[in-house]
Amino acid sequence: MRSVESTSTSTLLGGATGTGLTAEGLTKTFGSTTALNDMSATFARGVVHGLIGENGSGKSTFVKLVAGMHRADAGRVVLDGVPVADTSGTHRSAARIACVYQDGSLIDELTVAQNLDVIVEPALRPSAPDGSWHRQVLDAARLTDVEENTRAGDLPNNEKRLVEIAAVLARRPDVVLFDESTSTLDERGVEWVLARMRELADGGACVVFVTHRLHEVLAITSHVTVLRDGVLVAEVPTEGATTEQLVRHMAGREVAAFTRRTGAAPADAEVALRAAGLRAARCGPIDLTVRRGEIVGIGGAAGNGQAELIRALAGDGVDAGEVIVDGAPLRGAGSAVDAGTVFVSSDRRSESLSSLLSIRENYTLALTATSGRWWRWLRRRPEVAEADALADRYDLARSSIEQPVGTLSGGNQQKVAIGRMVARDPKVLLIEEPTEGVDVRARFDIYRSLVEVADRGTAVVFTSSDAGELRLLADRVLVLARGRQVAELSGDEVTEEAIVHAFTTAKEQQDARSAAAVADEARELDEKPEVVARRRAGLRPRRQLTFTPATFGLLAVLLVALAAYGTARDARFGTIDNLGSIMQLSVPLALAALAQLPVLLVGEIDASIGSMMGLIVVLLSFRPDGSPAVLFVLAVLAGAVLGAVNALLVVGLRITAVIATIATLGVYLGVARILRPEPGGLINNDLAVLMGQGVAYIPLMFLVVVVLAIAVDVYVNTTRGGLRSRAVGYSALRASQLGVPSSRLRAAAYVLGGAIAGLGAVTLAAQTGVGDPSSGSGYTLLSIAVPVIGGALLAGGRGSAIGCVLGALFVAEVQTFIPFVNFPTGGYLIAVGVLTVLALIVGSARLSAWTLPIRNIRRLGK
Ligand SMILES: Nc1ncnc2c1ncn2[C@@H]1O[C@H](COP(=O)(O)OP(=O)(O)OP(=O)(O)O)[C@@H](O)[C@H]1O
Repeated sequence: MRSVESTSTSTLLGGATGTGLTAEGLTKTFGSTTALNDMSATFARGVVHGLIGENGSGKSTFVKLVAGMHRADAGRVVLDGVPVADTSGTHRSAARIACVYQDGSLIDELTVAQNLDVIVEPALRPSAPDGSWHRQVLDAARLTDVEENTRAGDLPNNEKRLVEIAAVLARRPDVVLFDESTSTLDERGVEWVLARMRELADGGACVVFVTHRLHEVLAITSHVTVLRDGVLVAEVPTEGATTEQLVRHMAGREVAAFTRRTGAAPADAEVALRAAGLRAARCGPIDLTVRRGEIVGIGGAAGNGQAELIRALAGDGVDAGEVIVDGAPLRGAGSAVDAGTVFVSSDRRSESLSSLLSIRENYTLALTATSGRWWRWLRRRPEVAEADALADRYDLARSSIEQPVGTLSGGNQQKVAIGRMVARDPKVLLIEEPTEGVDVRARFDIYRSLVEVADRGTAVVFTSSDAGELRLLADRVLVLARGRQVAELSGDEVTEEAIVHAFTTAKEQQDARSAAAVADEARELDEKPEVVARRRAGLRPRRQLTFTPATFGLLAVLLVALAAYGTARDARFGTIDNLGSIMQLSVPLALAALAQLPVLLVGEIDASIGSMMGLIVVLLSFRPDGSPAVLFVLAVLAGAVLGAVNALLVVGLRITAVIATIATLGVYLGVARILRPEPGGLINNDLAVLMGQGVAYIPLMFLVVVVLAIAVDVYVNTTRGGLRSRAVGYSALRASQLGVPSSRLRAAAYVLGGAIAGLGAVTLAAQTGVGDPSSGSGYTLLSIAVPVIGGALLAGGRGSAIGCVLGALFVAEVQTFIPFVNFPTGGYLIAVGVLTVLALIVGSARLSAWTLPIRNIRRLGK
């Protein structure tokens, strides 16, 4: 079997020549912030370059300019003398420019294999005799325990990062930028990534390594480029350089080192936090006692239950045992906040901060969350002063205190996340990876503030993959291996060697024990040891569908139950003729829903589908003659043009989808009313005749719709294009980072939706018979409700065309049922509303993810 590593190396060795990557006068501003100022530098081939600088100095901006995620205000990026086109994904793919971004790019909702499918172009995939190239890529990154069908979001952070790096390497990149790629990894992971960097460089690639871990810079790079406030301030050869020199270049002055605190909390201090027999996924049972003023670190090889343990201490995901804060047992994450516990997650983008709120609002939210009444006015002046003081305390690189937190650099976001919680003086402070992505100076500031808060009596517990950090900061260190505590070190015992030794020896012993157990089980069951090992790791293959089968089941039951009930009430309801007319009625509805589906899949909503259909019906009423085929083509083309208008507004002009399409809803309706102020004109009768045709009582158009729906579902679930569209729906930003042309796919969804709406308009026109401008009005709500009833998620990424057809059938059935039982006709709209809500509840298999923003606020307090 050919290994991925050897493939990439040999190709590079054969191919790459040239001067490398050059930045020529690159400048990028964001409002009043100059993130990068006239940067000119060359990153030659064949060596690893370090790019360092304090938080907010412009490193990620440079990476994003090279990757095409930002457009430069001035200057250009040149590769081997050839300019790299601004924001052109294709050009970058062709030049094999790849990035591993600071905050990760994998789409959590997709499986590992699906993420690999999105990232690695078919032509670059390693050829595996049994077709298991995913396995090959994972094994090359020593990720033998990671199952291809696991949701990426279910992987521990370090494994997620390694999967991403393995995928990027599998693309055999010629230029690779690693932005803080080792910050979530333990020694073993770091060692693997650094070795790959060296291999890539040896093969002639251009490798740029952006990091705050200066010892890694000194270990792997041959040249270091230093940025300060967006300006290139130094380019130095690594040989002979020291950490102190690099820090001086970065800060522009001497930086006082942090020294470990000596007087730890007295042994008789009050107990603030106690865990007894605590179990959570992948960890436990753990017993732990932390006293007031104590700083306890949790270490071990990454992904050994540290993240689960710290969350369990915050009352999240506890399977068994109890956590007691100040003598009172916790009941869930909400009660932890009430008890004075605060938790800072390492996932700052979606968990620890409110990205759209300003720096000031993020601070105020944390500081006032547990005090005062909700009707109290915010007192602006003290609020600003407090926020300014906190920002200064951590030397936050910002344009103003009103800057949205999401636009701060990664490390500065971390400073806000920790600073605001430290300022609350909590009883217990739980922090996951406190200095991930933070520069040396800020790292020391964060250490000092944690020591200060501990000195004031807070019990601090933190996880860290960095043994050096555990040594510097913790009074006591618990080392975990496979979720169990394997060592407890305190005082002078806390050294990097002791920590690493504790988890490596424990792991070796456990590996030996579990390898023997796996071999025994495999022998007994006659299975491959790898299969047994993965099963024992609790990793079960899970197939990702674009719909929830439960929704289909519910719809099928409702369809049959209503048919049975209707027939029992009135035998005419169950006649073949009536069932045929229900199918007939469902056709325009199903097409309206199918028109919405592509837009929903990419995570947006088109509110104009109904009025688009109404306008096309009116247009058709001006052509009462001619061949139906021509009318079909014209309607589809008209729909595509109207869809393109929506695409222009939403994608081209970046207007929020709902707002843009509500505007076009009005415009399309207005144009239809101008063309036909009153219903009038005749629809070509041949269309009605065509609609009336059927095969064995099933209307012909209904069959066409079913075939179309099957084709759409097959496309969405089995092709790369379908997968890429769903990736955009889950996160357009991450999809772009993976190299997916998000904007193009979003635009295509609107155009395709318009074309399908055109088709729906023809069937609607055939049913109405006249050019009625309001004929499409009823479809505005239904075009959104029916896909949801059929299992689509408004959040994007999921939905089924067959579900749309089933949903439309059910809505048409309800609509037909109402007159049979003499209910008011509006009753069916109420039924549709109730069903939509029901479908949303059933369909949201990951309901917990939806409540995440609410849980974040709860973490801060009620
Ligand atoms: N989209 C944006 N909108 C506004 N300001 C931005 C945006 N992106 C970056 N900035 C600002 O540009 C500056 C440089 O940010 P950048 O992310 O490049 O820094 P960095 O050196 O990568 O920092 P870190 O080490 O913390 O990741 C920062 O002041 C940041 O606030």
